[in-house]
Amino acid sequence: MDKHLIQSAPSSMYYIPDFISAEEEASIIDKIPSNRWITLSHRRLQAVPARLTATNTLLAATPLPEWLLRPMTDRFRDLGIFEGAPHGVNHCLINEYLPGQGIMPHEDGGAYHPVVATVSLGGTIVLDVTAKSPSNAGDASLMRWRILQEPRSLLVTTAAAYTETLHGIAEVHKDVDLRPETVANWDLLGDREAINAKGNMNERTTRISLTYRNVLKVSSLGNKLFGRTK
Ligand SMILES: O=C(O)CCC(=O)C(=O)O
Ligand SMILES: [Fe+2]
Repeated sequence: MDKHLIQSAPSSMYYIPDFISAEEEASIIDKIPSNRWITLSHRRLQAVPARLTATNTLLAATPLPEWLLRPMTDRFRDLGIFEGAPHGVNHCLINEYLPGQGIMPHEDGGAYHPVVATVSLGGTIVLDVTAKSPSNAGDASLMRWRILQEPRSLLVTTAAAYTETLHGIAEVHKDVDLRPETVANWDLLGDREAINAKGNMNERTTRISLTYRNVLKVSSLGNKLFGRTK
């Protein structure tokens, strides 16, 4: 994993371009159920296998479907990404963003083991990462990072990057001023030429993200019915 480390980002983010093939990408997009979207004001979302309860518990009646697991989880295992996660990958949020849509800065929080693996499908987007607490350096550039997420890429956020930063996506139609000095993972990108060719700009198209996680509190429905706790 070391060669995928984003050097200038907060210590523990990894970027891998072309993590899946174009065929795999198309096949996954094809299998996302069209009738399970939850429409929010600025994006739509599916929680698989289910949304968490008010106490951040996953009532895991069913495992993640094969089309979401393959080929991702074998590759996660090869890279050791969810090593140490008590339940392995047991949850995936699917987000869809149209041009002009985004997500407010937030942290994913304590419901999950502090590792998120994000596979991007469709369009390219900039993820804005900001430090939660001001650093004493007082230099804003040390507290904000822009991560360009290309289609078919994997972004892994762990450890301090997970616990000490917020992440969000601006509601814009174009991501501008994309260059080595402003994009933290510039050297790791799969296709810098595509950005250069458009004048250091990315025109948003529909992007879908698959964010794989390990929910820490799991209660199987069967156990609940029979009054056993886990
Ligand atoms: O779409 C993304 O890359 C980020 C999604 C996200 O932050 C979330 O679902 O918590
Ligand atoms: Fe998030």
